[in-house]
Amino acid sequence: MNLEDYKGIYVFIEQREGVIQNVALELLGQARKLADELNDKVYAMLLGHNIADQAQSLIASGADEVIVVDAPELAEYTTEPYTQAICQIIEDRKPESMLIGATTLGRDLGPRVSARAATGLTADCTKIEIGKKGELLMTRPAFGGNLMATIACKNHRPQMGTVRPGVLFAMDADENRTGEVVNYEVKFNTAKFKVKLLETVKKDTDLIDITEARILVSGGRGIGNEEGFKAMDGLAQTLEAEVSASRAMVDAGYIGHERQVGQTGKTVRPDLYFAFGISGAIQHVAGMEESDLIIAVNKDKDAPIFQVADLGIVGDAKQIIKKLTERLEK
Ligand SMILES: Cc1cc2nc3c(=O)[nH]c(=O)nc-3n(C[C@H](O)[C@H](O)[C@H](O)COP(=O)(O)OP(=O)(O)OC[C@H]3O[C@@H](n4cnc5c(N)ncnc54)[C@H](O)[C@@H]3O)c2cc1C
Repeated sequence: MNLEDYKGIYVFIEQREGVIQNVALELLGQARKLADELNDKVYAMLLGHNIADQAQSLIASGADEVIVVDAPELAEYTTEPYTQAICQIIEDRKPESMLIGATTLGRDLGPRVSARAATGLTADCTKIEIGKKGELLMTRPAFGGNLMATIACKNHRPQMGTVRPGVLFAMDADENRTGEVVNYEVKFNTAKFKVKLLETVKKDTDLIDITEARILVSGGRGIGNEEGFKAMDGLAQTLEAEVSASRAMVDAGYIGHERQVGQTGKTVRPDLYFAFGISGAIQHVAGMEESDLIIAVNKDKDAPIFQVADLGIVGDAKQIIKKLTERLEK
């Protein structure tokens, strides 16, 4: 492998039912910054069926070139067709780096592509930077979040990473940006398609994505019990917000893991984050400190959550939730 032959930062654009997912725009935003640092280009790989009309929006969000692979085989995500398409792009175009969202889909696709392309993959990154030699430095929590490991892919290309949704920033779309849209044809080896998608069933939990919520009402051990969560639900409904929680409440079985905020949960960045009865452990704060406005309620005035809060209220969370809901309803 001659590393000099490999150029460009390629971003896998995840779309579901034709809707481009936020994580793809976050990856594009970061790829743009890295490419500017390296004096290189950003390539968006848009795979699907009847999705070409989305290409221009990707240029506005940072891509220099959009590689559109439009094929009926790609209408719904299954591993093999998507892997074949990306591996052909790798073989043909020789990307230096490739970023994929660490979503359910990306966590399936990334490893398969990297194995087939005989390169490495750093999974579930929380930070992507450029090293002294222009190499990609990919940082991810290791050993259950007790250690941050920075990993480089020295001898193989592309340097691949899956990145957690919500940790990088999309750039403000600039409609004046110009770029190229290229239609790319893939020759599928259908003999290798071993899985046929018969039906897609949506689970309720799939509909909840706390990373997309503009307002989050989050509860911790200080909320106490189910009654506390019911009160939080009421406040959330008044505010048209989503409910989320600390790991303590997830572990206690009050709420599902899909609503956990923090290092081993989701990284969120809402406009407004309420932390009710959450102490502010480092593993929790890591998942919410980038929120625009943080309002924390805790009965302990020395609770660490107040160090990241914009507004801190020392008091009983349950009483404050009740009063706040009543006042907002009025
Ligand atoms: C490897 C690892 C990964 C982890 N990942 C995560 C993660 O992703 N997310 C996460 O959240 N945690 C995570 N944790 C756990 C984390 O360290 C904390 O244990 C957890 O966040 C504590 O949850 P809590 O704040 O709800 O509870 P506590 O720390 O018990 O805090 C409860 C708070 O409520 C306050 N309180 C009590 N009663 C009231 C009341 N009536 N009104 C107002 N305030 C009240 C108390 O003063 C206290 O500050 C992880 C830990 C490890 C080791």
